[in-house]
Amino acid sequence: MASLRALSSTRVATFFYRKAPSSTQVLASCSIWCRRNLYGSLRRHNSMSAWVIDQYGTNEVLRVSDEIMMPTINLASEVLIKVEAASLNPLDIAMRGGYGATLLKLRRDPMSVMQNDTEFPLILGRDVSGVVVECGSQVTHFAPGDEVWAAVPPWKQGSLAQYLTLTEYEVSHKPKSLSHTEAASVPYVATTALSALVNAAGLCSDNCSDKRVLITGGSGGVGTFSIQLLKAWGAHVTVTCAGNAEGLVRGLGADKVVDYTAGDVAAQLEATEKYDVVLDNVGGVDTERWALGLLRPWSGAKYVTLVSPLLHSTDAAGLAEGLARAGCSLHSKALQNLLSRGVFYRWGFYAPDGPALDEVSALVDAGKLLPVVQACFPFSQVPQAFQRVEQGHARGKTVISVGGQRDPLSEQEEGCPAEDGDRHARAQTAHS
Ligand SMILES: NC(=O)C1=CN([C@@H]2O[C@H](COP(=O)(O)OP(=O)(O)OC[C@H]3O[C@@H](n4cnc5c(N)ncnc54)[C@H](OP(=O)(O)O)[C@@H]3O)[C@@H](O)[C@H]2O)C=CC1
Repeated sequence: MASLRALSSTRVATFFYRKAPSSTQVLASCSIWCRRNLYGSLRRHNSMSAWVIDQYGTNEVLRVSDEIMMPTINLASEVLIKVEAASLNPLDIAMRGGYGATLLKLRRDPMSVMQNDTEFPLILGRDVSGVVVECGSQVTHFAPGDEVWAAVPPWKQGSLAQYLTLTEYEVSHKPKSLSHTEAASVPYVATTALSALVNAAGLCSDNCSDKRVLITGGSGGVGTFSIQLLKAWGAHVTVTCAGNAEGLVRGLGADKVVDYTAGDVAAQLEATEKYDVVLDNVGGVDTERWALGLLRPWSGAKYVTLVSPLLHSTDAAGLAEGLARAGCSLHSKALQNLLSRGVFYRWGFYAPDGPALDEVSALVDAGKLLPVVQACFPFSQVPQAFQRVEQGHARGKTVISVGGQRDPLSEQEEGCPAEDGDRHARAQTAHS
């Protein structure tokens, strides 16, 4: 009864926002009513399918279950999303092994952690493309039936499940031109790239036309997105990647490509003009050293690395000491680089940002950004998808079709889209 009451109050709220309905809206309302009522019957069962882990470890800890508690809307600003597709990031592999557990525990929903005194069963998966099925009373931008995409914060239950809840701020309307499986390849890398390029490096669509940007590790998820975004903003983009990824990154718009497997990458880059921004997706002491040396000195140039020691540090040394160590390391490097050559040293992090995804959505629908899907797995093969990502050598993203499984709400099965060859071909054609 409690859940039916919750459904009714949301339905009333949604109804009063509507004006005189058109025939399309009437049809949409019918569809929403069906979803709601079918959803109500599902909620009575109170459980859903999800891939979970009950302890940290290797791929063996992944387990699929039909008995995972359905998420519910606990805040007025939350939306409940039916997941159609998810994707994997290197972070999922790391989190499966316990990476970040110390710091992430702090930000997890205190209610759910207190109930079990543990983060388990933990659902991984940081990207979602799906359909809104229920909205909290203060949600204004979304309604049941809306197709949405989002990057799921690592401190929340993930998208390798039939349903999840997010706040309205974290969610955005999915680009109309993409299927769910294509859309699921974008949000986490997009919000990470935007956070790094905009917040840490100070770039935006209005100030890039005279900027030279170097992207290390340009063939992966963040790299393939960043190349396209920076080209859409008018920057000159140089990319480091393996020789066999050159066609891909050039197809996405890279102006210059350096093959790091063909000799000393720093020596190859030293012959080029200096850079205003380096986005480092590779990390490591060596890369950091030569990349900083390629920045235009005394010009406010910025080095932003996505590979920071913060979470490793708190995992290894505990919260207080780990944060202190990481903070000291960041401040000493930042100071040293500022004083010795006038360049800024920064760490970039993913940040939840639905409004930023709205802008990405517009660029996608304008044909300026393409999803780069390397492989697509059905929901039943999540462990194989983890293996695929764990092997490395990503060329874009590995996606999981969640809606393709049998679901009480839908008899439809969505197939996986084209595999790497086709997707790369599409990316290259569109940008050539
Ligand atoms: N701080 C944060 O909040 C976030 C951090 N990250 C981190 O950023 C990094 C990039 O993420 P993502 O793009 O998703 O990772 P991917 O695994 O998708 O891509 C990494 C790419 O780098 C290439 N690569 C590996 N070594 C080198 C090298 N020495 N020089 C040039 N290219 C290389 C790989 O291909 P190949 O090996 O074939 O060359 C692969 O294409 C990861 O370390 C990730 O953990 C990502 C998101 C958020």
